[in-house]
Amino acid sequence: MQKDHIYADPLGHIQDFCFDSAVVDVFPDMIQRSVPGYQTIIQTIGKLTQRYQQADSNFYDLGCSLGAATLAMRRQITVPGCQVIGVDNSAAMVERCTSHLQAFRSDVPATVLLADIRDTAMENAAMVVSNFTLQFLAKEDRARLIERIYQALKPGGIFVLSEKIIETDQTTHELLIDLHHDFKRANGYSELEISQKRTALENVMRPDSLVEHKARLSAAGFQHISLWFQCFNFCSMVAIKAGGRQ
Ligand SMILES: Nc1ncnc2c1ncn2[C@@H]1O[C@H](C[S@+](CC[C@H]([NH3+])C(=O)[O-])CC(=O)[O-])[C@@H](O)[C@H]1O
Ligand SMILES: O=C(O)C(=O)Cc1ccccc1
Repeated sequence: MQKDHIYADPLGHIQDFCFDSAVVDVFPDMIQRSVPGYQTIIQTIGKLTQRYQQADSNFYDLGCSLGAATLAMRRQITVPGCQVIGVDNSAAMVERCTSHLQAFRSDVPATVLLADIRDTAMENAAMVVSNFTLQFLAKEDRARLIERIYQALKPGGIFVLSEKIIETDQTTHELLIDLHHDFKRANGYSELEISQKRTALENVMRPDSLVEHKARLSAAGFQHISLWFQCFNFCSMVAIKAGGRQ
């Protein structure tokens, strides 16, 4: 695995973070060392697939990057007539993801689409995953996407939403950010790497609070909403559409 040194040297001008080929090359290392609980979340997406799979359904991975969640879902599907669809709007990610998926044998078809998740048609879904992707959309586009996910799900279908979050309390907000920075330091990132990446993300990644997420999920129609994981300012939620096996 190639190590992430993208922000190791001082940059005169720090450009907005983007998922280009330099990021693609180091992405598995970057996400592993930057997101507390990433591996647990990917494993749990697999466990949720075992439980929530329904025959003859689609499984969507929105902002699939290199397909970690796509693969986690595909590995666990045992019912007939299913397919996994990964979507990402970074050409570099989609290219690498496609070749990565081909390296694993499976009877379940998986497709990777180069598209914006705001324009991708979704239907007949047993499961939709947005693993740290919604936070990159413009705030005004988020509610419509969540509504479209709700509409695309079958009764009893599940949406897994993982996000970086902000606290509404300023004191604990700063504490959780500090603890995240400690986590990055412990994973070998320098002060310069931490601060330059923070600047690069400022304009492109705008986290919501848990209250905002839950209100949006509820407004879209989800009847069962829970936070199932949180470590510092990173979390994952499940939202289930009523019906089916409920
Ligand atoms: N509008 C958009 N349309 C499509 N893709 C988008 C859009 N905006 C951003 N992306 C894509 O969303 C992904 C976010 S990374 C997801 C990790 C992955 N889920 C994982 O489980 O490893 C999260 C992170 O790096 O913090 C990138 O690949 C973007 O190109
Ligand atoms: O690195 C960070 O501070 C993050 O918030 C997580 C992250 C991980 C990978 C790409 C972009 C953001």
